[in-house]
Amino acid sequence: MYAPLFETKKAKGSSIYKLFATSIFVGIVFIWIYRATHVNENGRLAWIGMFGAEIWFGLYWILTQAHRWNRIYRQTFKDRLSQRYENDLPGVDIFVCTADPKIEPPMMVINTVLSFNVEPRSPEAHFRAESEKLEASQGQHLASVKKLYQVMENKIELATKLGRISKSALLEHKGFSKWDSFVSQKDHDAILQIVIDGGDAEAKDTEGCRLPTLVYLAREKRPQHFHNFKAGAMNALIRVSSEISNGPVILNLDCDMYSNNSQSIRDALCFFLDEEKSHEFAYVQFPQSFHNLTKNELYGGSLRVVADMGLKYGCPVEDVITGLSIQCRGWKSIYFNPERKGFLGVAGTTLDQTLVQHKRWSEGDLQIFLSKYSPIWYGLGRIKFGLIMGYCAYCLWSINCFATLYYSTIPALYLLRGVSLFPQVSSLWIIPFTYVIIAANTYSFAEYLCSGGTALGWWNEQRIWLYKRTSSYLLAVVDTFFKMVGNSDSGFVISAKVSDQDVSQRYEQEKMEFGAISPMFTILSSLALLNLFCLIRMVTKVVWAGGFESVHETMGLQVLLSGVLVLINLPLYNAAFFRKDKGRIPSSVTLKSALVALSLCTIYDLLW
Ligand SMILES: O=c1ccn([C@@H]2O[C@H](COP(=O)(O)OP(=O)(O)O[C@H]3O[C@H](CO)[C@@H](O)[C@H](O)[C@H]3O)[C@@H](O)[C@H]2O)c(=O)[nH]1
Ligand SMILES: [Mn+2]
Repeated sequence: MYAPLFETKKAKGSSIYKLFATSIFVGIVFIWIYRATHVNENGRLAWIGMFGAEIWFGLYWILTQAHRWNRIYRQTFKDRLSQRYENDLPGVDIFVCTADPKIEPPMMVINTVLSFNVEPRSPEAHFRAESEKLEASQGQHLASVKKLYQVMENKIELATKLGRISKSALLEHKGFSKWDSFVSQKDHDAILQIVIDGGDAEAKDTEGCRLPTLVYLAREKRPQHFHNFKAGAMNALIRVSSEISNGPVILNLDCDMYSNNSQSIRDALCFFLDEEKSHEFAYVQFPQSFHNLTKNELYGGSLRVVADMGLKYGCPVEDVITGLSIQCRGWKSIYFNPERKGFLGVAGTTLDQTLVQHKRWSEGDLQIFLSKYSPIWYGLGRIKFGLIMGYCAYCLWSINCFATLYYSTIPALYLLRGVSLFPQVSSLWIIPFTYVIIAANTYSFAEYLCSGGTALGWWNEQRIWLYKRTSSYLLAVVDTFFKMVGNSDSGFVISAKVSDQDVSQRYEQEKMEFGAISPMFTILSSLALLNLFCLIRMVTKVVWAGGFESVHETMGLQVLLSGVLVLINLPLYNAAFFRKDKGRIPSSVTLKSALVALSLCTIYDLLW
């Protein structure tokens, strides 16, 4: 009898979820009806804008349902895999790309590349986990291995510092002498060195086990030829590996993503070797997970990893566009999220890094949407509608900036003018608004807690969600526009994987790191101050002139909205006005933002 190598289970409670989601949708439709039938003549334009923003939020919410509607879980049966295939498991070529030795320290890359017979495979992570044992007496063997590791570490650190390879390494591996041609990071010959040849009978470890082939490749780079970032690196690796090992399966890792579970490759093979279904699958992806998150995840969570074949150029999110085009050719993919995470990488440790990374992602995704590989015109008829919706939810990330910016400025400014943009508190129309707000947030809160987060982590996530939408996404749209009119190139700003000691310390303490002078911070601070000023002005007016009752009745939701925006921005005000450390918001940014916010307030106040 056929016993599958994996199984797919439907998540429990899916019909309850569908009912709940439908109720939210009904709420959204009521909000739309209210907007269409209750135009406030006193602020007609603002009203129409609110309607626009709510149409967008509603439609976007529908797109995101593609990720939640039919949830499934997968389980693999690795014992069956061993029983049937242990002696002829396919070879797997593992690609680890690295691009910049300063922000991607070679020692970290080596920890991703190395495998001892330990768990987790990364020696650095292993020693970290086993540090107690090391101190106890039974750690003798471990201690001697650690010593060997430190010798290697010293050699690598020295070579990194000197910027050249030691004489002994050059003698041992002639290929590295090509580094003599090195002019700069963007100008050098191809360098290929087979460091360990797995086919060589001598290539054994101390216990006599065969070692895998280990190859170092630096592809040729010339300033006049565009190198296509990671996609270019991957394609060079595919070409070279096809001549050396030609493994039928490829595992792609970023240089910081060490293996946290040595069984992950077997997990993936269960999908690729299943006798009945494997022919459909092109790739298996493990979610992007991190080992350096703090308890309350100040800068929010994570996304995806692609393990896969030929990559699409011309896009800083080569993973998304490649995955999409593979699926459009009829392949399926597997998303596999085992309990013990497969691979762990380094998450951004400053606000700037997080925002820049999301700018790259959202910009790349928008480019896909507008390109000939758009999930809409390329995907239609080729992949399922739900999948198209799922891709669109990502590809349209950046477009969220408009509605979010509108919602976080206009209602506050109209507070000043005393114009109400929401239903009165005693009217029935308040119901769909409060229902949608409460239901959607309660669900997102519960979802966050269920996936192992903390309550404060959820609150932080809402903040970072607001910040990404109003800064990263806005700049992504602006840059995409300039690209379309031919005014700039696609960039791939590599995420830094190391930081200064005091920056790391503030990260550990979950203190938001601003520090840099960045246009993104100016936008964020302007918005935060705008809401603060409007709210203060509103409160002083009420205290001075009275009329609390009527404000409560007509402006309830609007005050609440500004109030929440002020609350969520507390760490920003702290960083602008009170903190003294280097991670605070630079005074020039605070000053600029205060001027922007004040001018906007004054204009609106005077108009009234
Ligand atoms: O010109 C480049 C730029 C980057 N990389 C490598 O690409 C990987 C990912 O770069 P990183 O700066 O860490 O970006 P992340 O945003 O953390 O990466 C996510 O997003 C990328 C797409 O934007 C995907 O390529 C990655 O797989 C995915 O983990 C790293 O190993 C880099 O060394 C290159 O090889 N060449
Ligand atoms: Mn990364």
